[in-house]
Amino acid sequence: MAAEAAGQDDATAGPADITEMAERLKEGNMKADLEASLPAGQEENAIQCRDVCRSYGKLKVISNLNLTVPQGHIYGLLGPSGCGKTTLLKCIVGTLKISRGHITVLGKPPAFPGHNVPGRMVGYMPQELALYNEFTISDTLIFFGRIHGLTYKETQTRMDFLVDFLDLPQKNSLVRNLSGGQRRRVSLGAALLQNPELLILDEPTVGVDPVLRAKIWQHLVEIVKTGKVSVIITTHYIEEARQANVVGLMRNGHLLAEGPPEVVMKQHSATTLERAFLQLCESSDQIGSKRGSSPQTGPLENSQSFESGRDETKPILGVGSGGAEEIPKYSADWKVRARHVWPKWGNIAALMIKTMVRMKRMPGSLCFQFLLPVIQVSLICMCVGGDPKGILVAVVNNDTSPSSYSQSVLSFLDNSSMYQVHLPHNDAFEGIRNGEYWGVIGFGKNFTSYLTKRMIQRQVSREVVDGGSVHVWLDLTNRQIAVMLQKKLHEAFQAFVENKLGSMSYLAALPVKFEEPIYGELNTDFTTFVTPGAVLSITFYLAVGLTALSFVLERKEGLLDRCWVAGVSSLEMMLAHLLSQLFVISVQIILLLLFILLVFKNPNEGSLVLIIILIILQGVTGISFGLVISSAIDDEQNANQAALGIFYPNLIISGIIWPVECIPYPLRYLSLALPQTYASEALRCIMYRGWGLSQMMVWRGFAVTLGWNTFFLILATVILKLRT
Ligand SMILES: Nc1ncnc2c1ncn2[C@@H]1O[C@H](COP(=O)(O)OP(=O)(O)OP(=O)(O)O)[C@@H](O)[C@H]1O
Repeated sequence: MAAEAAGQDDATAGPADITEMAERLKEGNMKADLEASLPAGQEENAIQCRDVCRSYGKLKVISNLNLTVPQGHIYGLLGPSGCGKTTLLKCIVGTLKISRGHITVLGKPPAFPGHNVPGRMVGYMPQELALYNEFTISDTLIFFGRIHGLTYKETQTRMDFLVDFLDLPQKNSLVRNLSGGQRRRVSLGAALLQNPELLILDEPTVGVDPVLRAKIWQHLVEIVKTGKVSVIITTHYIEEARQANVVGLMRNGHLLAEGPPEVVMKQHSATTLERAFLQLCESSDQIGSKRGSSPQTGPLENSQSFESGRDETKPILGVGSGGAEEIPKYSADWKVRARHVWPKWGNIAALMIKTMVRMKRMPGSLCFQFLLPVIQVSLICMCVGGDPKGILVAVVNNDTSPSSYSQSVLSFLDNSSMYQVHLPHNDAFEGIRNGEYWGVIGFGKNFTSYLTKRMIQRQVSREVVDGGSVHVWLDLTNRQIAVMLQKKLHEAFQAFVENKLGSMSYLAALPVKFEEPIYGELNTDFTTFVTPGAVLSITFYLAVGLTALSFVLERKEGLLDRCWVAGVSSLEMMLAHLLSQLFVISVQIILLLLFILLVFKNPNEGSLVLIIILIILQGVTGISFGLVISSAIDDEQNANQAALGIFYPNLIISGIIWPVECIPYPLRYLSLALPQTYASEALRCIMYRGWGLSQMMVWRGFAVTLGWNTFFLILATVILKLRT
């Protein structure tokens, strides 16, 4: 009864009265519990939060919060949904930065250089399941074992224990085939795997049956008994937290009370923790409404005193307090800092193996990834840049002379491209107006004789020149078809001149002569121009597609946070993604080149090594750009939009489908700065001119690509670091 009375009195006492309260609790045999909960010194506290504040934009989620998790204790963090528990845990593990205040975890601030937090000292189970669905239970534990630096044997021993203890299904069961509760247990297993000194568990018992819940709590109680392990755990089952050594009751971003569960209950004459918590909430609401502010926002907006004069941001029992303690200064020398940022190859290897295992589990998707560029480039080679086929052309031939030249000219026309329909004048023109024909080819009735006259007479009249010409009327609404018709007619006439006019042929030839080209072929087509740029842009965009969602999905599923807390740095994540995607794009590029060079017989005069390096570098640019999107954007839809949004503008102004020389200034300056403009030009120069790196147009393409790679990778690492 005395203890009860003491508790009631202390409902209005400030945290500074804690020692006095402990004295009074002695009579109720509570002192041992409370003393065990008191912070005897900084090094004896596993976690210490002082005046911690954290906001999401304008929403203040944690306000001047003080919390202490003593070493070797279980701390039950309780509170209604949305009160800021998960946010606080994220601040403690260092995945969220605090706006104000001070946190130490196992003696130092989280993410302090050389301190193993994040790292193997902490076992973190986020609220999300944070598991790879394509993994088996065994893959999952082996992956986290690798990151924590456990040997294979150590991982196997722990795995056997955890499978048995957590009542998990067969080790080779796929995570995606497990029930919600089973997945949660696997997630808990991953947090317990390396026997960490500090366990941070965000609702580990949700969806777990009561028997197993009791078993989990029993395990936690046992491991803290050694005094070396501390636990902070959130739960919605308030009553199960009675097994904790200390509970913190949180509401609206600050602690209403902190102390041993029995003390909290006694203080409120409650028989259950839930009842005590309700009473605390009610009194907090009453005070809030007396002050004329809403219970939700009041405590956060006004961190001044309750009616009793107590600072409401301090817990009622107040195991820890803010103001009086001196905050130590932490510093690390540059060598430790340098070692801290230097990537660990073990982590990179673990992440790469993870990606490979996931790929292996999705063979269909992997094959599709390998074949997609080949399919795309094949479609381009087959469908873009070739000559139109089966174009209908009306022919009006009034040249009736025997062995007429008009028939000869027509016989040289390419029949696969043009289909000739012989018609009278009026029908032909009606047909072209109705859209039935793309052109009308007309010969006058004296075509043969006038053409002969043009060749043999020194001076001929305009009428003879006109009558000895082939007349063509075109539908120019489709430029490509019109250009093809013009080209085919010129070729047919040239062939006619060379083959039918014998020694007089030079007289009828056009006075413009195209000699053997210096580079390329006389009959080069548009496909030849478009292929190098298309190869680069396909490689770039597939790489963007492969990576743009990688961090977005992993962040959403809590995997990014979990890996980060396990000690993986942003740089290591970035490098691991880059290296594993490099494998995919290397296979894609090999298949792509095989098809272009061997199947579609695209000309190549240059070094295959340079071609491969340039395409791989473009792939790396795509991966790096994808990583920027992935680091900066939180949801799939926006990430997809960002990736798709730049697709067309980049394709159009990079000079891939139409020469960059057609782009007006000042847009051309932008075009030249883009990753693919100079690179496409460099690839064309290598393939069609056989140039090497000594030529400016070639090395410039490599330099710009490398510049973009570096920029994107640094940007992605910085964004990821700022956001974790
Ligand atoms: N990324 C975010 N951006 C903006 N607001 C957020 C974000 N994450 C959480 N919040 C808001 O912060 C508040 C606290 O959220 P938090 O997840 O910390 O609560 P919680 O106590 O863990 O809730 P629960 O018990 O339901 O998990 C909520 O109002 C939530 O809407």
